[in-house]
Amino acid sequence: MTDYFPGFGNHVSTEAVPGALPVGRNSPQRPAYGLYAEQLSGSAFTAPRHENKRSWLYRLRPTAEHPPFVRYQGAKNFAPGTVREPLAPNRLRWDPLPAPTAPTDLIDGMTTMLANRDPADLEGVAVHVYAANKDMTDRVFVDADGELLFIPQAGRLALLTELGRIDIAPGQIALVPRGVKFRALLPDGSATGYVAENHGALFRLPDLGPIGANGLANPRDFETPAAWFEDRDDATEIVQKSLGSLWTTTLDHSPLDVVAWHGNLAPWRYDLARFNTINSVSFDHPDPSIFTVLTSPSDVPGRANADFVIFPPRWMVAEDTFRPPWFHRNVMSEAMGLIHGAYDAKAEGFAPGGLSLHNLMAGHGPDLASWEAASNVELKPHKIAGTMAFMVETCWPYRPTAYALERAQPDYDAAWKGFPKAKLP
Ligand SMILES: O=C(O)Cc1cc(O)ccc1O
Ligand SMILES: [Fe+2]
Repeated sequence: MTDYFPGFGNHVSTEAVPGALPVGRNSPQRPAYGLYAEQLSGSAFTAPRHENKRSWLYRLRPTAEHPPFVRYQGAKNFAPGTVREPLAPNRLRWDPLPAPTAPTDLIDGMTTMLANRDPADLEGVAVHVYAANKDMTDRVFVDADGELLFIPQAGRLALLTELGRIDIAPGQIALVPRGVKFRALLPDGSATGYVAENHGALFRLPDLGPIGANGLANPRDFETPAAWFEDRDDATEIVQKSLGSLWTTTLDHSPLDVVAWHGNLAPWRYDLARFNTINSVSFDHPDPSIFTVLTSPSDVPGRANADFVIFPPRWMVAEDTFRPPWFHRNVMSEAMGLIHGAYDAKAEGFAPGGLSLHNLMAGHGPDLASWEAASNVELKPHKIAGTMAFMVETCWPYRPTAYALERAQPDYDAAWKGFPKAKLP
């Protein structure tokens, strides 16, 4: 049996039980085996064809059959809303979160650090970090507010979704579409990582322009799981994020009961090692857009609601060039994380599992030590190896949560202290 189908955004047909998938129609009068047909939309019905995303699910019971939701009382750090007081235009950075001491699954292990807009705007992005040490066994999570991009930092994740099972390890990413239920297992017993929650236009591959038909993240390297389901008539809690807050209800069965599905709205995984990195072979450090894996466009052409950008291993060969990221002020806002290794613009203080925020117009770039080293190094071909940093860049300035603001490193500004003054002739 196929475990995964290759390709980005393909139309997939898959059934875990032979004969479960209707042939030639979506909603037969009586689907096979008494299954329930259900359409899940990722775009408006009338979206242009190339942006139209939906899947048809054939399940043991309809999603519609559920008791009312009430407020979920756990996961106090997950989606608490951001600080509304005036936000100082300071650069912010965080150490990795402490490991949980009590048994904590992925839902309760989520901490929202940064967010912008309101999920109800259908625009914006939130950056969460997670630290968990317990499988989700008798409950599932579903996000009505957006798609979830998982970026593991330590420990594997098994995402058992309505549309199939996805296994990822650090260095791989996975996307769970808006509205798709899942539970997460931790094959290594614990896991930490990042989640970018995209409230806006669906993540897609960026246009390649003059790069041509191939390069960056190639469509064939994305993998969508085959249908998989569990037939469990045990109490199963659903925790749902909706309009910015968490809600709960309990079913008498697992909703991961989709026996067959077809369509082009589905979870996927991608190995960042497959990214075809393109860099300067002459001079100057290119704009980081050259490292875009996925983009969620806004309504303004070229101005992303969210870009997922990576800083992967690569050769640096540029001549007469300051090779690390330059000093800059950006009208876009930059949240950065580090999966492993060291980031070439920060000699100290940016640890794997950590996070930084350089909001719009914040002056930033290499710290003093990185600047000194790169200004004086002999410019031989040099391989940046053993590292993977990433950025969630957005046109909407981020606001931190109170939890994040209280825990920001107190001395981040010192990273840019002590630059010698230029000497004019
Ligand atoms: O600020 C950062 O470290 C991210 C970044 C990297 C880069 O190579 C160029 C610009 C940029 O914002
Ligand atoms: Fe930057």
